[in-house]
Amino acid sequence: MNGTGNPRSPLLEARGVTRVFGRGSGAVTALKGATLSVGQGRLIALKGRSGSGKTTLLNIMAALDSPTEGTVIYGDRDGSKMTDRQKNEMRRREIGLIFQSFALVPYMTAYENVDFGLRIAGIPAPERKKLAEEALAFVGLAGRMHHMPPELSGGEQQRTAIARAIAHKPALILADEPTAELDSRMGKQVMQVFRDLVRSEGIAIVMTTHDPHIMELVDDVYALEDGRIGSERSKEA
Ligand SMILES: Nc1ncnc2c1ncn2[C@@H]1O[C@H](COP(=O)(O)OP(=O)(O)OP(=O)(O)O)[C@@H](O)[C@H]1O
Repeated sequence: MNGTGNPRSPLLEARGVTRVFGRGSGAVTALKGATLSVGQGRLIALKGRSGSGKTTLLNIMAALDSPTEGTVIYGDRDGSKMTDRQKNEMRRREIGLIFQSFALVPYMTAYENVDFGLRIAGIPAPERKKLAEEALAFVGLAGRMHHMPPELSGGEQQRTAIARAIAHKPALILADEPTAELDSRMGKQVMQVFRDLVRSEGIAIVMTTHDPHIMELVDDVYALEDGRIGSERSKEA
């Protein structure tokens, strides 16, 4: 997603994204012309009540789902013109995904979980050890990396999932309610890691959240209301 190489051009732009699930009288319009621009090194929160379309938009930005109308532009590539194979490749190499439920493999250590993510991203074995150790050190888990997820706290598990999402050095992280399962102290630890990532690595992060305290800690807040992006607050770039 290095796009045109111009740091001022957005990393990703959702343009007029509409998503309708189902047909006829049972059809549900989850998004109605949602437009959003994601710049390099921005930490963005998407808020909105349950059912407002946050997860649908995140899935479409991750190219896991396609818009019914509109498109997503990745750097200089138009998502609507990419094949499934190109989209899969882009997701594996350029995007890191983080889920509310951490989604770690329970019988692999933190290190093995991160290594597994690198294998999926197609990183050759000789490079994986250094990248996995760097990512785990970045999230503050250098001393805990050989523990299994059930031996780690919720915050440590989510930081392992973040290490897995960043180890291949993606340009963009998409996180669906990454702090929802955590108490406020652990949620703050995760947000501190996110802040460090945007500041020192220039990664862009889009996260969904319901938590007003989290909204204070991000650069931009967008509100989804009935499938449209209704309001926003931005700090100076
Ligand atoms: N695969 C699907 N098939 C049918 N309807 C769907 C599907 N996925 C989502 N929807 C509907 O689209 C709307 C938006 O759902 P979405 O999950 O994006 O909301 P959300 O804002 O993420 O909600 P929450 O905060 O509860 O996670 C909802 O009405 C939902 O029921």
